[in-house]
Amino acid sequence: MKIDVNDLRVDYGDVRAIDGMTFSLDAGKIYGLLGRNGSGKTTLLSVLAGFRRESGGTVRVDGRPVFENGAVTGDVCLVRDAGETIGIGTVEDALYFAEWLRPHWDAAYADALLDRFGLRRKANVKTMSKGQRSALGVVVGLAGRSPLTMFDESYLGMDAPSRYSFYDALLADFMEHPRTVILSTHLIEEYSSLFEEVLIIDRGRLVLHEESQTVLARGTSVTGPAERVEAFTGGLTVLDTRRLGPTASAMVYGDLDDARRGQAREAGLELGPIAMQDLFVHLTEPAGDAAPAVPGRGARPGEPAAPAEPSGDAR
Ligand SMILES: Nc1ncnc2c1ncn2[C@@H]1O[C@H](COP(=O)(O)OP(=O)(O)OP(=O)(O)O)[C@@H](O)[C@H]1O
Repeated sequence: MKIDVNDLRVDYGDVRAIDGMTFSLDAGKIYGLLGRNGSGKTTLLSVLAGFRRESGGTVRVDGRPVFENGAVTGDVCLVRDAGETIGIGTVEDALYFAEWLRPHWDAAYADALLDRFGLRRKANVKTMSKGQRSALGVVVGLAGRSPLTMFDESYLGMDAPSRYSFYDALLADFMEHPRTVILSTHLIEEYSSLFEEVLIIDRGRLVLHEESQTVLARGTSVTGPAERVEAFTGGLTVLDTRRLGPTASAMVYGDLDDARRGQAREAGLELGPIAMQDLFVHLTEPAGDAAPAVPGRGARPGEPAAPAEPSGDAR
C-alpha cells in the first residue's frame, strides 16, 4: 500500500507530538522508522493505522483517508510492543480473533510460526512472559499478511534467538508476499540491513528519509594523524570526532567524490564506512539540543525539507 502524509500534525492537548510531517512511501518495501524516545514514532504509526485521528494535515493510504475508514483499516495491521492488543484468552483465541479480523490471514503459516517461536496454542496469554507475548504479536503481524504491516518495537521483549528468528521469517515471507512494512526500532544495527529506506524522526519532525544504502554511503569515517584529519575535513560536515593520542577519527556526512578520496589516501588517511546507529545518534540530539544541519535532512527530492536547525558545528 502506498502512503502519503502531508503536513501531518498530532497534538495531545498542549503537546505537539507530530509537527508538520510530509513524506510518501511506495508500496512493497521495508521501511525503518527510527527516532529517540518520545520523538513521535508510536503516534505516527497510530495515525497510519487509523487508531488516532490527525490534528491537522492529511494521511492517505492508497489515496484514501484512514481514520474510521473500514475499507482501509482491514488491510492495515499495527503490532504494538508486547502484543498488548491481544491480552485476553488463549493463544488459540488470539489467532481466531486475528483470522476473523484479517482478510489475508494464513492459518497454516500462523501454525508454523507458533512452532518456530515455541508458543503453545492452549497457553493463557495473560500468564505468558513478556517475550512470549511479543512473539505472539509478531505471529499475528506476520500471518496477517496485511498489505500495510507495521511493527512498533514489537520484538523488544524477545530474546536474541527469537529476534533473529523474526528477522529471518520477515525477510523470507516478504520475498514471497511483498507488502509495505514499517519497523520502528531502537535496535538499529540488528535490523538496519532489512530496511530499504529509512525515516529518522526527531521531536515530531522528519529529519531524514532516504534509501538505506544512500544514507550509509553518505557517512564516512576518516582516520589518521589528528592534524591531517582536521585539515582534510575542513569544509565538510563533521558529525563527531574522536581522539586517541595523536590519532583522530572523524565522522563525515556528505558525498566524498573520487578526487577527495584520492586526496585522503595521499595524505595517508584511512576511509571507512560508519554504522547506521552512529549516524542516527548524530542526526538526532537529546531534547533541548539542536540537531546538526546536514545535507539530506528533511526528505527526498520533491518532499519539503524540515527546517534545519542552526548548529555551531555544521557547515
Ligand atoms: N496519550 C498521550 N497523552 C499525552 N502525551 C502523549 C501521549 N502519547 C504520547 N505523548 C507524547 O507525545 C510525544 C511522542 O510520543 P510517542 O509515544 O509517539 O514517541 P515514541 O517515539 O514512540 O517514543 P518511544 O521510543 O519512547 O516509544 C511524547 O512527547 C509523548 O510524551
